[in-house]
Amino acid sequence: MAIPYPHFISSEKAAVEAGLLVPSSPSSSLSPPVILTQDDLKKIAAYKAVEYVESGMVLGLGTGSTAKHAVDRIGDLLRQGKLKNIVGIPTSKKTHEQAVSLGIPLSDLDSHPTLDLAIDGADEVDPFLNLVKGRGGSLLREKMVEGACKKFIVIVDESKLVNYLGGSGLAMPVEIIPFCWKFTAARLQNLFEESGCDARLRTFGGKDEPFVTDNGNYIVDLYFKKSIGDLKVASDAILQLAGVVEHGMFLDMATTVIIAGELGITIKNK
Ligand SMILES: O=C(CO)[C@H](O)[C@H](O)COP(=O)(O)O
Repeated sequence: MAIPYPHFISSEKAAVEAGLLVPSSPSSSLSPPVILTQDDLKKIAAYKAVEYVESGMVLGLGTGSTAKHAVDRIGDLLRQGKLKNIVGIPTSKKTHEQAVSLGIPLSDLDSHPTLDLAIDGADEVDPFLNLVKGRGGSLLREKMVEGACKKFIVIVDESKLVNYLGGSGLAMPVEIIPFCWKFTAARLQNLFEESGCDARLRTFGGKDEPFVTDNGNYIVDLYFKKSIGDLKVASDAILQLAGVVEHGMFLDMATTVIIAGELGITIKNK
């Protein structure tokens, strides 16, 4: 997706530091509009979030194509000596590998049960800053790490904004144990029968092989035709099913959401 970017955002520091735009100049109104892709917008949101990082922080490192930009940026700032004494807590094996390759010192929740800040992407953000996460498959570790943070900054491009969770028509992931997964998937589907729920096992690479999470579990993706109603009620109902490990609704967890869009950056605080 390529988006013609309005000119005034060229004064945005995060976009300039991401190497995507040049700073505004008196003659800039004569320049042609810059074309930014969706990935550029993700990068701008990520760079903006990293402005909140301070030396000495214990940081939750998110997973996914947006969070990857934030982790890269933290690695760059450490290398340049602009950040010091950072401890990262990765939310997936993939982010762990990325952070190791960038030389970011890592730890875990056992050693650092309270984090200063986490930065991560999301699949959906509703007007109350509730989220759907886990289309990348890392929802359990993300929920553990991000639930242990004093501040949780979510970074998205504007395509992730929805009127209600499930409203994108895309997957709402639920991590389940592999044992009798069809039984658990059927129970999940029945739970949301009135919302026109379709529960599908996530498979790997378009084949029949189940996708396996970092925790050795499966993921069932729920697709809804209608709203699921009260989110807390839905959350409790899912978690009560034996066989369910965790779901991808992150309710009341984000403290800040940074949205990069066609009109620039919007920051929403809880
Ligand atoms: O929850 C996640 C992974 O489990 C991701 O944060 C979410 O899927 C968004 O990913 P992306 O930034 O690639 O759009």
